[in-house]
Amino acid sequence: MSEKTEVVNEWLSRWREGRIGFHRDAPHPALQRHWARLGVPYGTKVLVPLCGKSLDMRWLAERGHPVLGIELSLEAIDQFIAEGQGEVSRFHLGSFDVCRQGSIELWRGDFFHFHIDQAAEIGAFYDRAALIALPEATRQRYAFHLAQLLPPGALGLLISLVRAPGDDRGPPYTVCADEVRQLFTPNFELTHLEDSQPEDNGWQESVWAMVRRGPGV
Ligand SMILES: C[S@@+](CC[C@H](N)C(=O)[O-])C[C@H]1O[C@@H](n2cnc3c(N)ncnc32)[C@H](O)[C@@H]1O
Repeated sequence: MSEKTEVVNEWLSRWREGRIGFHRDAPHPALQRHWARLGVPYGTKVLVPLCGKSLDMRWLAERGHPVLGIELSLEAIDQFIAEGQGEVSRFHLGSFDVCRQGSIELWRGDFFHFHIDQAAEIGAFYDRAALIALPEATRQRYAFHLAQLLPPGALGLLISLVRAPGDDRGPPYTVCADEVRQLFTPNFELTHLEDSQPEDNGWQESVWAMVRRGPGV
C-alpha cells in the first residue's frame, strides 16, 4: 500500500471509529475574534480545505458567506448534513461528490485534486487544522495548491499549532511561525494576529491573516 493510501485510510478509519478529538462543539474562538477584521466582503465564497464537519462553516455561512468545504470522508459530510437543517441536494463534479445544504457545499474527495477551474468563485479561505493535519513533506504542496486556487487579493485566516518541545507526533503536527512564513510568503502577505495561551498539554495555536499576492496587490 502506498504511503498516500495509508494516510487516506487512516483518516477514513478515524471518522468511522469516531476518533475525531480535533472536532469542536462550537465555532473556534479565534475565528469569532478575528474574522471581521479581515474585511472579507459579505457574499464572498470561502474555501475551507480539509473541513471535517467543522461548525466554523456554519458560522461563516450565517455571516453571509457561501462556503465550499473539501473533505475526504463521507462520514464527516453525512454527519455535518444530519446535524444541519434544510434541503439537501447531491451531485457529481469531476472526481468529487458534492452535497449542498443552504449556502454550504461539501465536496467529498482529495483537496489536491480540486482544480482551479472548479474554484472560480472563491474569494477567501479559512484553515483551521488543515495545514497541521498534513505531514511535513505535504505541507509545501498544500501551500502551493491553496495559492493556485485563490485570486489575487483573496483574504484568509490560518490557525496553526505548535506542540510542546519533544512532543513531535502527529497529526496534528507542529507548524511553527518560521515554517508558516517560509511556506506562504512566496504567494501571500502574512500578518501574525495572536498566539493562544498554551493548553495543559503544551499545545499552542497561532493565528494568521493572509492576503493572496498578485498583480496590483
Ligand atoms: C484535523 S481534521 C480538521 C477538520 C476541520 N478543519 C476542523 O477544524 O474540525 C483534518 C481533516 O482533513 C481531512 N483530510 C485529510 N487529508 C485530506 C485531503 N487530502 N483532502 C481532503 N480532506 C482531507 C480528514 O478526513 C479530516 O477530517
